[in-house]
Amino acid sequence: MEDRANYPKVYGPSDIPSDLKASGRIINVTVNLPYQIYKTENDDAWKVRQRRGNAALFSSNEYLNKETEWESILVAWTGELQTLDNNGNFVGEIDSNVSEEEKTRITGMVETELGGAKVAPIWLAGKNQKKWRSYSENIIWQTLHYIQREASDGRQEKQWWYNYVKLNEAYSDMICSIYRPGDIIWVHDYYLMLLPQILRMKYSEAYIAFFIHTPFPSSEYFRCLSKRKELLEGILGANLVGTQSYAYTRHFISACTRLLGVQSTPTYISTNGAHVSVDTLPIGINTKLVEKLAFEPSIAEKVQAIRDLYPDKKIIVGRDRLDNVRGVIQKLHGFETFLSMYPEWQQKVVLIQVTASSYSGGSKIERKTSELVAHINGSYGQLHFSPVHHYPRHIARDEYLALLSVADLGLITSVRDGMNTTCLEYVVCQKNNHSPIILSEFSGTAGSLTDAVQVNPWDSVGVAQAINECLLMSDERKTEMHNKLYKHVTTNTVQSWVVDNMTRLVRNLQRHDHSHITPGLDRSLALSKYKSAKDRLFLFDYDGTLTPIVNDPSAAIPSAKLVRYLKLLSEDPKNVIWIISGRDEAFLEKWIGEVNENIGLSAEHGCFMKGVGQETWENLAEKTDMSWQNDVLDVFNYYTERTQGSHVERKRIALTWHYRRADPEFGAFQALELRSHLEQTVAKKYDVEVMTGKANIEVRPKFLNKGEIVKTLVNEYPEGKKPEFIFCVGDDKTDEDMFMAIKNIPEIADHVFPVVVGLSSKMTTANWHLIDPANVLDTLGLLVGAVDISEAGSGSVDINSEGSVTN
Ligand SMILES: O=P(O)(O)OC[C@H]1O[C@@H](O)[C@H](O)[C@@H](O)[C@@H]1O
Repeated sequence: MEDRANYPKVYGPSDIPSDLKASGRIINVTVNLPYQIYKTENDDAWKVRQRRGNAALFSSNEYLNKETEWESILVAWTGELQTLDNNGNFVGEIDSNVSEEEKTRITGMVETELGGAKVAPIWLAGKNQKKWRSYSENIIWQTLHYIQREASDGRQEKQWWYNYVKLNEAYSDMICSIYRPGDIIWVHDYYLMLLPQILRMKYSEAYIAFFIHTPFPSSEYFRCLSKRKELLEGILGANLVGTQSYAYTRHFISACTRLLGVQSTPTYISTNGAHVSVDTLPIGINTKLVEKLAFEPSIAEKVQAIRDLYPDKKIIVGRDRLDNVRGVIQKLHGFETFLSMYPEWQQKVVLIQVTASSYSGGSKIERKTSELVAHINGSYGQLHFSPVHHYPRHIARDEYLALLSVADLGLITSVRDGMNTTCLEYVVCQKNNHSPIILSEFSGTAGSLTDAVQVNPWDSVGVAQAINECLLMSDERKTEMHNKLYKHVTTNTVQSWVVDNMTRLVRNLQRHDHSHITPGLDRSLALSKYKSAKDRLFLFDYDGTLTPIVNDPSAAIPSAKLVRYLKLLSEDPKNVIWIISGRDEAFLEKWIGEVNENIGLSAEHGCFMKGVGQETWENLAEKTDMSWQNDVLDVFNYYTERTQGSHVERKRIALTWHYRRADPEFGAFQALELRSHLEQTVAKKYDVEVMTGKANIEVRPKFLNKGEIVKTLVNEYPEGKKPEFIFCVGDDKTDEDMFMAIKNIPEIADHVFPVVVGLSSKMTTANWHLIDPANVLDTLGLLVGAVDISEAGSGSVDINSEGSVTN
């Protein structure tokens, strides 16, 4: 493990090494502005007021602006524009087609509220603004918090997903309009998971950080999302991914390893050359500010007023959002168990529970909470006293701080929670009283506040015992515990969180070479070159290029779409098409040759060839000594017996050991061992090459490779008559030989399109990239006229200079 304590800290742009050429600007990207934009009934003037929630995130932006050398620009959606009544309650949504003058004025109002900070608001046109949140809040949020959704036909989800993509694209367009090389782009939260990759495709060298503010579930859970791959790949466009707790870091890396097949260490994900560092960087609060506010005289008065209401009682305090994960129900069960297990506390303890409504949970949870409160008060209360005081409403900041200050015990029983900032604020408010806090072990905060009393909220007896223990705790023990918590909270603040994120990002950029960024294929350029060329040559790899990688290699058969596009391509007399694969003759013959005789085939990485329109195969390795095969098989079999789910594919010449169906981490480990075993033995004895493929290890004679085949094919064209358009696509290390071969033939260099399938960050010699086989098919569809350029491209929304979506 690296010694992070010794990193030189990055407090501001001047701490960034000059070779990174930082601009000194941070583009901070959040889902909402810190201020809500609204009108009141019967008044046409726009107003702004502070938005509830995300206090820590917003104060990090404030810190950047007011206390550092960074120039920061906040890019955020305005959120729904609303009409409120005179008490500040929601009345209705305002159609957000706001005039340009009004937008400028409102932006100015927000900037003034933020003390002059620069903001670039995104205005999303149209009614029903909630739609921009639907996918994030109904699908992603649920999964991140382990909430299983009801099965559905997916139609609504599809519409939500469409809007999710559009929202991310709208952000990208706004960022592109202000981006300067050397800017750091810091993207926050699950609403914007696609954004890092969209930006990476536009700015290959951009410095991008992404922070996951919520929990990140086990890969077993995350895999339930139908868009799991897109979301993970979206995030991996960043150079740094930050999480709230070590468990979430582990889960995120494991999801990427298991669902995308990338390689990883406990702190890095490596996608063929690009290194994304994944780090646990729990957010803190602005301790100084909270402390200043909490100890103002007006708060002391409020504290006294609450104390006077319950003069002879111990006060337990809870403040939670009322949703499926904050554990209010569990808390009430724990409290009831406490009253029944320790009757001596009855009439001597009151639980003040404040709950704010939330977008998840809804009326069912509200009803259940009220029922439980009534039940506890009915069972343990008296005419003049109720043990639970439930306030289902938002409370003002001063009331909130007073509540945290007056408490004899804080009680947090969330069943899933990224970072519970109430808990951190509680510690600050208890600077003088030192009351203890009980914290759920399922909160991301538990990983940071190891000195709090931790409970399993599902164990109501355990919660009851912890309450009793805390109420009986000696003053010395309380002080000892508080001092540790206070030290933690005042050391790990929102300010240090910003510094740690920047330090880690810079450290990662320095450690790894990021110059290997491949731009997305310029499809309009490819189309125009294709159209103007008289002779064209297509060189396709098969697995992972024309078909997706699947668990069972024999199931990777061509789709109907692929067959149709290959047919259309091969019917054009200007086109010559070759599939150059590691597959054996039998497979290629059955699935390609028998369906379309106008395609040339090369099998087993160049060992066999069958030309366009020919019937027989040529064996280029006929005279090769094959005695190496038995030695390789012995080693393969040894590892197969010891790696559940692995198997050997025997081809006529090449041999492949597959571990796609094995546990990915164990499989990868065994593959490393196997490879080194072969390199120490067989590869020293024979002229063979050991190759690492996608969840496989292959061995074949050295003198043949895909590059040699490509050279042969191009050289068959007479001098001066070389093809004017060469489209060569592949996804694997073996395909790099093809890319190198066509790039090294000077006469054709201007006409070649070497395209790698994979992320832009993939280490490759190709000039362009396409994300996956579906993208490859769309591109072929474009060339044959079956797909429109707008469908084949990344697709984007039209957005004007103010950031408004216009279509
Ligand atoms: O070169 P391609 O088409 O990507 O194939 C690579 C490998 O892909 C695997 O899926 C096949 O089982 C192997 O036989 C093959 O060698």
